[in-house]
Amino acid sequence: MLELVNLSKSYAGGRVKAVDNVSLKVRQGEIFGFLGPNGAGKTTTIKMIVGLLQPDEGTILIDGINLEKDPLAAKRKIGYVPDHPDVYEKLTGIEYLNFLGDVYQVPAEIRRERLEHYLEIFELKDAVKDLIGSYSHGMKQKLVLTGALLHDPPVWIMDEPMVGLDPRSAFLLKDLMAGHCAKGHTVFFSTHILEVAEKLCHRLAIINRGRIIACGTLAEIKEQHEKETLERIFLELTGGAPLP
Ligand SMILES: Nc1ncnc2c1ncn2[C@@H]1O[C@H](COP(=O)(O)OP(=O)(O)OP(=O)(O)O)[C@@H](O)[C@H]1O
Repeated sequence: MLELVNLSKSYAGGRVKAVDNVSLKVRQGEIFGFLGPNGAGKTTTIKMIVGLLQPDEGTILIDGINLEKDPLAAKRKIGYVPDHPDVYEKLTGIEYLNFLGDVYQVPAEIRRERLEHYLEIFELKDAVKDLIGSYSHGMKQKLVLTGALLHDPPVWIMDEPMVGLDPRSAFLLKDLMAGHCAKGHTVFFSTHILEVAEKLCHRLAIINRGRIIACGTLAEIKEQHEKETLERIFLELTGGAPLP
């Protein structure tokens, strides 16, 4: 479970209000899509959820734990995939994964089993012995995904996870997301790919200029806005130049 209560964050001494009084509840067993145009406040929200940015106001609950009051306990519950897979280039893949396994205290036998599974499906079994600096963008992304899942986090947070993945890897990721929520875990991810959000998510929110402007199941959002497609709703709600 993930809950955001009246979350706000400004930059530039208060001149840029990136996130403006956002409240959301993502339930257990739910895949939640976080949509919004460039600069809407998605990454800022996600960085606050994972504890990389301090909110100006508001509360974040991770599986019922207040992130501000007990940051370590809350962060133990999170698996995080950032928008860019900037990982330690001077480590080998397996060194990086074992480092994460140590940080999250994943027992040896469970770690071995999970690593074998993810490295097999992501076709990283051989590459994991090489320096991360030699990896392609997609390989780094798959390594980060493996690392984020190593402790089987109850709350899996991803910022634009599909970027740079080939169709096979994107398919695998969608399958992993479905499997994760089927275990009763929570998946929260931002995306610009509306088709993915439409097909995969139980519920969605659209953020624009820091504010949530739509939230609910796809059917609820379509009904509220009396439009046939999420694309039309998204484009209409988020404005911009007139469309053909
Ligand atoms: N470090 C920063 N300093 C000042 N302003 C920032 C900073 N980071 C983000 N912003 C501003 O905050 C707003 C929200 O940015 P954010 O990166 O959260 O949006 P986003 O929805 O993730 O965008 P994108 O889809 O382009 O990644 C934007 O106006 C952005 O310019």
